[in-house]
Amino acid sequence: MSTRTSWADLAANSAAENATAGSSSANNGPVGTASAPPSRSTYVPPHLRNRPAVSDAPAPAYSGPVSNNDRPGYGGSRWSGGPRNDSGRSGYSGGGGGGRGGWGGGRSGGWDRGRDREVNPFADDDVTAEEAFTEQENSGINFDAYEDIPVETSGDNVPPPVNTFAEIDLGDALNQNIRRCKYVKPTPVQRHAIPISLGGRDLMACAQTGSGKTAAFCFPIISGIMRGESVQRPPRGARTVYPLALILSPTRELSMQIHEEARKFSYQTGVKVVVAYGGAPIHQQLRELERGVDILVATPGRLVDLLERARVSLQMIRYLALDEADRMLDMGFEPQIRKIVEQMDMPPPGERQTMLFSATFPKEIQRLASDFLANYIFLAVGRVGSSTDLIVQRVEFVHESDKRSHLMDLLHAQRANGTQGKQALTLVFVETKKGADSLEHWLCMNGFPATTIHGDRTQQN
Ligand SMILES: Nc1ncnc2c1ncn2[C@@H]1O[C@H](COP(=O)(O)OP(=O)(O)OP(=O)(O)O)[C@@H](O)[C@H]1O
Repeated sequence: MSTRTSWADLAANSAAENATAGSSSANNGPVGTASAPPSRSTYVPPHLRNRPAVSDAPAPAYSGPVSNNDRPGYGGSRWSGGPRNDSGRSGYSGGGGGGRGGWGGGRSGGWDRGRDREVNPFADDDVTAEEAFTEQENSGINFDAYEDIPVETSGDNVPPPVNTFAEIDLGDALNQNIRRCKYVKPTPVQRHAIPISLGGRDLMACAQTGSGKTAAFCFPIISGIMRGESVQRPPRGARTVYPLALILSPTRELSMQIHEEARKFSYQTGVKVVVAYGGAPIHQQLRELERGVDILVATPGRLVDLLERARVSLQMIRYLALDEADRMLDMGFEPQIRKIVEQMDMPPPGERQTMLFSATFPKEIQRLASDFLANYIFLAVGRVGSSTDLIVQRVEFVHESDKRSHLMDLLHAQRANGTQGKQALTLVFVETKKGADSLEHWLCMNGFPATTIHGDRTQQN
């Protein structure tokens, strides 16, 4: 069965074909329980977003029941709308600001591991939850453009999309964090994906980068963990941890970004998020894991390492999300991904809930979908595999020696045109660190303040 949104007729394109392809292989049996690019005029780069004029007032401390830290295993009762408080894992003693939970003196960064206290990830933000509703502009998302984005869904009994977050029962704590994030209304992928996942269905979603995928898979996971029955985690080894959700992503940067967002979404919910990625010492990550983990965000290579060391078990996984799956395959991660999902101790499709996100839907991803998902719903937001209509791409050939003067012409033209009084931002990719430093200096000298970001430093002028 295929349903179309009223304006999806615009999409007489590959999305429709792919949607059909997705549904044709969607018959693997029952499941268990549970783009629009930034607006040019409103875009604020991540490092400048939400800079404080005034610090966000601390959220009221959780006044629900006190944490129940008996472990191993969960000891709490079914979630009843407040933050979950059954910690139940080795070293984990947070719990929604109740009991020992609390504020970490305005530091950002999730849990203050040393004292097992949760620190406020919104500490650097400048707007209170109430003000957030008037601050749509800060989101960096052009919601007007969404009206033109084609959406396709296919599969059995597709839950209807929602138009507001209020229509979804995500729980008070998560709703509060959505307000703190200044999300006023859901993006198209969120409108469709969240009800599907909350309905306990597996999901294959094609959506472009920047479409709000992170919240689309994090909200149902966090909400599901908060509502979930207490789980008894088996005593495999004192140092083995048993996450309930796994989010796989291709790169260290994306994993860090997802972790950062997920920590905000799960603030004061008692749900703990830990990240593990390659290219960084493993010992620090092991220490973080030992303090307990509900949601593990990981790159495939590092996770295989952790599994082989028996420091992580996937036995208790209830939610699996794969972000940018096509990119993971392009990077050669298929063997690691298959090992993680199919050859370790993770519950099979149908016993866990799986969400597979990809910008494109080639044969390899279709195979992953039919191997990893059960009775899934296919969702395509935007034209699958295409670039967005809101970005004009132009290739210009210039002589090596003319590059800088050409760049200067472009910058002057941009300053002169179409910025409507707002500061226009330009991203310039440079081959080497030295070249980046030199270009930054040259741009500043020519009246264009620049910031250089590279491996050795991040500097703002
Ligand atoms: N409903 C919303 N309202 C306002 N802003 C939002 C909303 N959803 C997401 N955003 C913001 O939009 C930006 C892009 O979202 P996000 O990073 O989740 O996209 P993505 O599709 O996961 O992109 P990527 O592929 O880069 O991870 C982020 O800054 C996020 O905080």
